[in-house]
This record gives sequence, C-alpha cells and structure tokens, in this order.
Amino acid sequence: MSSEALLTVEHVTMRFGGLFAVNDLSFSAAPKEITAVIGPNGAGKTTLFNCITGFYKPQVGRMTLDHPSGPMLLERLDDFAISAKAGVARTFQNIRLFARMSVLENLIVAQHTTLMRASAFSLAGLLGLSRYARAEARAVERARHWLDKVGLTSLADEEAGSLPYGHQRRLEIARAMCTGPLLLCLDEPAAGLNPRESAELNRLLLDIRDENGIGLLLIEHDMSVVMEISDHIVVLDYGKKIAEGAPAAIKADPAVIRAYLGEPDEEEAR
Ligand SMILES: Nc1ncnc2c1ncn2[C@@H]1O[C@H](COP(=O)(O)OP(=O)(O)OP(=O)(O)O)[C@@H](O)[C@H]1O
Repeated sequence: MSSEALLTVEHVTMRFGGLFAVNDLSFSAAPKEITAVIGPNGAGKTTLFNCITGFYKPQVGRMTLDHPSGPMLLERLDDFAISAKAGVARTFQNIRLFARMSVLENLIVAQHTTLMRASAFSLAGLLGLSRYARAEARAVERARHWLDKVGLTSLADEEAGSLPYGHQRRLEIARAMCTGPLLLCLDEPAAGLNPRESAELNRLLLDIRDENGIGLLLIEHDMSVVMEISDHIVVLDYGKKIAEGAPAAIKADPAVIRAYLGEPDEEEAR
C-alpha cells in the first residue's frame, strides 16, 4: 500500500454464488494519475467498479479513499455518500444521461447535492435565499466551464439524447466532473468512438489529470487508449490480478499476453 495512494484497494473479494468475480484483489491508484484496469471479458472489471462506487458491497476487503477530511472506507458508505461525500464520480458503459433534458440542464442537475444544501431544503437555506442564488450561479458557471472543456458550448440548449454518440460520451464526463470529484471512474469511455473521437477523448482525459490534479480510474478495452494515456495498469483475469505496472512493461508481460491470446494449442506451439 503506497502512502501516496488516493484509492487503496485491499483484498477485495466479490462472489456471486460460487463464482469469484473479484478475488482477493489489492492495488492502489495515485492522485494525478490515470490508472487503467484491463482484462479479458468477464475478468471482473465492472464488478470492481461496482464495489468501488457502492453498487455492490464486497464480502471481503477494504477500499480506502484518501479524502482531505480523513480516510474514508468506501465499503462502509452507501452509493450516494460515495459520490456526494467521498467525491467518487462515475460514468457508465451504457451512457446514462437525462435524454430529454438539455445538455446544460444535465450539468446543472449533476450538482443537485450542492444546490440542495444551499436551498430551502434546510432552515439556513430558508433564511438565506441569496446563498442559494450564489450557489446556483456557481453551478451554472461550473457547467459552462465543463461544456467549454468538452467542446459542447454551442450545443448547450440541445436535448442530450439528440447528440451524436461521441458527444454524449463527452457530456457524461463533463457531468461527472461537475460534481467536483477526487476520483473519476470511467467505464469504457472509448466504447463506440471512432479513431478521431478516441484521440479527442485521450486529450480530454490527460487534460483532466493535469489541470484538475484528480485521480482517474479507467476500464477500457481499446488498447490504443489504455497504452497511450495510462500511468499505471492493473490487469485482471478471472477476478485475480495477474500483473500491474507501466504500459511498456504490461505490453511485454507474458502472463498478460497469455490471458488475452490464450494458451497456444500443442500444434501451434510446435
Ligand atoms: N450480478 C451478477 N450475478 C452473477 N454473476 C455476475 C454478476 N455480475 C457479473 N457476474 C459475473 O462475474 C464475472 C465478472 O463480470 P464483470 O462484468 O465484472 O467482468 P468484466 O471484466 O467487466 O467483463 P466485460 O469486459 O465483458 O464487461 C463474470 O463471470 C460475470 O458473468
């Protein structure tokens, strides 16, 4: 366990009946780094994300987020607290935007927790309407900042569901960033993108890492994305970690090559 870790995963095990989807997994993700989790289909990547973001509670193990207010044990928090209090944001393999809302509205709604705190939801809010107005102005400002970052400013008033797929992917990332996360978890952000859109995505994720100083945790099948932008890679196979390290080392790791390509049969080996 690194003393500089943003997220430390220790011995996490998630079983479905007799199947170990994640099996005694330990690794850490540093702040200001992109950590990729890769592995063949069914390796346990999404299950791991679901444990980190609170959708599943692992039967064994600990996941610690190094929060400025003190370490937070994610397995003890419900999913709402993991995003609102611990600052872990997530995008999904299947995009989950509010399709009938505008692009801008999607980014404002993402900040509802902050707005609720400043609103008449609390007595302090009832007595301080100007505080709510200030919070709302900040939410709009933040939304506009992220619209600009992802290149969607000119589409602010369009229905989110009407955007091309690549734009929706970027909007989802903007929406997650509007929550001000410490750790951004991205589940296959390059899925369905063409090479130009993938290259734009790479630039966006590197910018987020460099300008916001947060940690990024990435599940991705597209190796051009993984190898180009990751600082650290964790490789899973059948729920177990089979390798971890820098991209160059992972590319050359025999266990990784075997997991992806399979064992050669006897005839091929000969
Ligand atoms: N809710 C569930 N109930 C039972 N088994 C599950 C459940 N979710 C996942 N699994 C199983 O756990 C294993 C890991 O699945 P998971 O979706 O985490 O893998 P993955 O690495 O994300 O795969 P992919 O790359 O195909 O998305 C698989 O064998 C899968 O069938």
